[in-house]
Amino acid sequence: MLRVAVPNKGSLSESASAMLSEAGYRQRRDSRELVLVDPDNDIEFFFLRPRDIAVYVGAGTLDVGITGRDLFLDAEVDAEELMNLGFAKSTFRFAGPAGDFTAVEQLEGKRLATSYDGLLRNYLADRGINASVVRLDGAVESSVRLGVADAIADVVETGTTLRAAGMEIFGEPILKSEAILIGRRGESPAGVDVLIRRLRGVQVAHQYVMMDYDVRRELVDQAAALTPGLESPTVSPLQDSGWVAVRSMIKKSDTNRIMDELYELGARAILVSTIHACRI
Ligand SMILES: Nc1ncnc2c1ncn2[C@@H]1O[C@H](COP(=O)(O)OP(=O)(O)OP(=O)(O)O)[C@@H](O)[C@H]1O
Ligand SMILES: O=P(O)(O)OC[C@H]1O[C@H](OP(=O)(O)OP(=O)(O)O)[C@H](O)[C@@H]1O
Ligand SMILES: [Mg+2]
Repeated sequence: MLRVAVPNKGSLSESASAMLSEAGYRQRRDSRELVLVDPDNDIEFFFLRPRDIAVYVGAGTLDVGITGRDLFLDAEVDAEELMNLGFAKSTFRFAGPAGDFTAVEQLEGKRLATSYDGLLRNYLADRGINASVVRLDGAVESSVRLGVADAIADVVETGTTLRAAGMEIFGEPILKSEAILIGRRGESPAGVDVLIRRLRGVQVAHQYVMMDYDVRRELVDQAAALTPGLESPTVSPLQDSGWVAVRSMIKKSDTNRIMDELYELGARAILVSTIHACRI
């Protein structure tokens, strides 16, 4: 059985379980369940703290796991990123009291609070900056006001928490993070390929829609250029031989622009439908 680590709490947990359910795997009903076997899919899920998942995969006791890229790099384990999962997107960056800092070099000799000390120490070492690192579990934004640090390095999504604490970001982002699937370096245990293909299918079903329309036969090349699809659009004859029906997958975010352009070109009966599931 493939042994998969899934976040049991925090920002990653709900989306990770939702994605696995949509990919056709059993997921737990009760948040106190620690292990769940899905015999139909020959897979076993272990619900663990997001920060610990890289440790289990790195040690080789679990095959793959879902975690954040920031947590994975912070853990400094021997494992590799297998795919991006597209949720829990955030940046990891420096922030300080409004007006205090403009550049990373000003951190020399300062005290920096963070929950990601491994990640931060590596970043500072790479740039030759000497600063003391204060490791905190959370609510890092309060550390400067409470006098244990001069600046922080923390997860920023909307910036709301920073603003509320009277802090401002400075310097380039240290890291762009999102949820990822990790696995042991250079190994591909049985079932991993299927898991990855299923998760890709979920992503594509979210990102793409199916578009159908009718267009005059002489305009089909121009229309197909607007809707090239993944391989090539399906073109089918209609009863009226002057027209054809075209079917193609398009990016969901392009839907309205493409409908407008097709309509201008003379396409009619333009229909858009969601994709329930797919394998690409
Ligand atoms: N506001 C947020 N937006 C997007 N991603 C976030 C946010 N907060 C944390 N994350 C991401 O979630 C992961 C951390 O999950 P974790 O469960 O350890 O912390 P958490 O969500 O802050 O939960 P808690 O603080 O309750 O332990 C990291 O990958 C981090 O980048
Ligand atoms: O930019 P924002 O949209 O405000 O989101 C970022 C905040 O969200 C997370 O905090 P969380 O609520 O998990 O609390 P924590 O700091 O105790 O982990 C993260 O640690 C930041 O503090
Ligand atoms: Mg948090």
